[in-house]
Amino acid sequence: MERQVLRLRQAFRSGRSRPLRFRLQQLEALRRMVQEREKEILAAIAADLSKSELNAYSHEVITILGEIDFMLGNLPELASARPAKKNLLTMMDEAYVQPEPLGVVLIIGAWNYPFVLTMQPLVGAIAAGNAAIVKPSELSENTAKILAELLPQYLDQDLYAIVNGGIPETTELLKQRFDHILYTGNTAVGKIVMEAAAKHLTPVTLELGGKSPCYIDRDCDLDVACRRIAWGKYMNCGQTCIAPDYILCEASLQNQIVQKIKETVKDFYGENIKASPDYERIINLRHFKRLQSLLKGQKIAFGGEMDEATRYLAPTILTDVDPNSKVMQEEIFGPILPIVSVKNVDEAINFINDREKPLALYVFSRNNKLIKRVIDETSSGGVTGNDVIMHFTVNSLPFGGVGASGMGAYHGKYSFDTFSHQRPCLLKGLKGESVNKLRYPPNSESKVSWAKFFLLKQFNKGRLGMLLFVCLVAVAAVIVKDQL
Ligand SMILES: NC(=O)c1ccc[n+]([C@@H]2O[C@H](COP(=O)([O-])OP(=O)(O)OC[C@H]3O[C@@H](n4cnc5c(N)ncnc54)[C@H](O)[C@@H]3O)[C@@H](O)[C@H]2O)c1
Ligand SMILES: CCCCCCCCCCCCCCCC=O
Repeated sequence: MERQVLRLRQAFRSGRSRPLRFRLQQLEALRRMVQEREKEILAAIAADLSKSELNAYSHEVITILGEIDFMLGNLPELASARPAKKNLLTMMDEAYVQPEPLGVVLIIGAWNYPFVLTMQPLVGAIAAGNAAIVKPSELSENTAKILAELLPQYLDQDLYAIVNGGIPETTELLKQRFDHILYTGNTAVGKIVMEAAAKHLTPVTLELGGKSPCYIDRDCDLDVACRRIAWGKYMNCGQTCIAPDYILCEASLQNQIVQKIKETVKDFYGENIKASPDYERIINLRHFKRLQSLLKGQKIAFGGEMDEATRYLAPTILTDVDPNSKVMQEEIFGPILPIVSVKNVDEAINFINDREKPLALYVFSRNNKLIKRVIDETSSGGVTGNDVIMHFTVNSLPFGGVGASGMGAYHGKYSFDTFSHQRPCLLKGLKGESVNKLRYPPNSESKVSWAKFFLLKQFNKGRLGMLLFVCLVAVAAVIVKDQL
């Protein structure tokens, strides 16, 4: 591992990853990889997640192509120096912020969207001019394998590397010094990553998870709300970081919600859900059994069917759920949708605020003021009003968590900024030394007064008069000079 990181650091030190032309060329090569090897990529994702290739495309590949296109179109602007506002003391100088690459970055991906969660950060790392190591999840082994096979064929092998493996390999990697780590995964491992990074003072972006609440107001189009919730909840068999984890609503709405979600599931997946190419499976037996245990003692209003051999778990709804039950104590990350009753929006807000800050928050209502109130009185990584998941698809919105659901953000320009150092630059000339006497010792009341004037724009009449006089003299001198 050490040798691998050293090799990338030497390649970064060569400066090869910094020129804009090089970065664009690497991003174009990555786009070519996605297009030319689409079938193999889709097959790998499909095998990992028991997913149709159509869903693999719309859930993952399309996002990466969109991200690359964004960077190809915006990188010249993102990477350019940004002029900065000056003060009176530096009025004659050049002040700007120069984005610069951090160095060698580490990207650790998760299994549930194995292509997006490794390639989307990589796009940002390349765009910002870094070298990068990508460590895909060992649970999505087919995607991990195809990435290790394809990336070296398209990208600069000295600057971008794939390291495959599980906990031992990742633990070894985390002993190395990186200039930024973007980790995607569960909160417990997020703490391990942060602890390892702290040893090198390495900044981290932690893309974690949590229980994303979905409040349904009584003033709402339940048909639309339930259709959208069902889509986001049961996509990828519920294994989505920002899936609506549970519903909060008044008890009187519960039965309608169950019925409408039931109808939607039939629309989406047909009578025989198990045979639907659009309904995925649970990633492994460990998660299957974990989800099975969440059903114990619960009132199953819909679904609940399961087949351990194929790790099939039907779209499931639980009603009258006790907030203290197991299913409400951990991120579900599966196709189980508990409904918890609250008396009103006040109680819903308190319910949300009594728990860890979630990665996403969803509110369904015809009353926009109510939606804004819930947003104003709660906190979450992100929000979608009257829908679910879709804020993830808008790359002008930073995607990330807050509190236990994560720190930092990426997507679009936010990926570029995450993998850049915003370097402040002030370039002065060697003339005008007389003004500098104001900051040189010995200090004095007068110098402090001038400093207040120049830096705090605190005018006193005497200073202002003197300044105006000096300006008038300068103007007069120019006029006289012109007349001669
Ligand atoms: N915020 C996001 O963008 C996002 C996206 C996807 C998933 N998630 C969250 O991730 C979680 C699901 O992912 P997961 O954790 O099951 O994925 P996972 O098991 O794939 O683990 C994630 C990564 O951490 C590594 N890892 C696991 N245990 C480790 C250890 N002890 N030491 C070092 N590295 C270790 C794995 O090798 C993998 O690369 C959920 O909480 C979900 O909400 C968040
Ligand atoms: C024609 C409309 C197509 C809309 C496609 C929407 C795709 C949503 C993809 C969601 C991916 C979510 C990944 C979240 C990462 C955490 O698990």
